[in-house]
Amino acid sequence: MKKVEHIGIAVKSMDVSLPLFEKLLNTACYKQEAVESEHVLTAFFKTGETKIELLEATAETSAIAKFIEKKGEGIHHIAFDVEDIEAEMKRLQGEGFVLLNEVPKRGADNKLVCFLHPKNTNGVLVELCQEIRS
Ligand SMILES: CC[C@@H](C(=O)O)C(=O)SCCNC(=O)CCNC(=O)[C@H](O)C(C)(C)COP(=O)(O)OP(=O)(O)OC[C@H]1O[C@@H](n2cnc3c(N)ncnc32)[C@H](O)[C@@H]1OP(=O)(O)O
Ligand SMILES: [Co+2]
Repeated sequence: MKKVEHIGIAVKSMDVSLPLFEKLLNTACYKQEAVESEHVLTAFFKTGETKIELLEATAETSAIAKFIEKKGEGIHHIAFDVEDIEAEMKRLQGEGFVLLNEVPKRGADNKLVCFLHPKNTNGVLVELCQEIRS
């Protein structure tokens, strides 16, 4: 794993949280993107080598809606940048971790992603990210 690619933060309202994080980080959001498959709206901020990803649910079935209902707003996941996501998924499966998707899926900001179940990672939802190279 090369670095922490982003930290995902679940928010109730992007309209409220986007300007708040712009003030907090003293930097403008560089990208907003809806990811229909995850039922989320995302907003990204660069913070040095890593990023902050705000996530607002766009449907009640979204993982973000369920998370906020149970735990409230806050840190939802940590994403790690990997060179070869399929090789990393295979390695982690071999180590006994539970993958939440069998094949990499399209994430936000030009990434292929895969999640690991938090029950096997000390309660931390982990995302693997590989940049899509064209
Ligand atoms: C925009 C795309 C992408 C990117 O490019 O960056 C994203 O970041 S998308 C982010 C949103 N998508 C996901 O989170 C997908 C992966 N998540 C899941 O598949 C599910 O959320 C889950 C982790 C399998 C949980 O779903 P489910 O079992 O249906 O929900 P429960 O509410 O019943 O939770 C079960 C259990 O897990 C605990 N939990 C849930 N979410 C988290 C979390 N983020 N961090 C830590 N723990 C989490 C939850 O509290 C339950 O625990 P117990 O109550 O102890 O059973
Ligand atoms: Co993410």
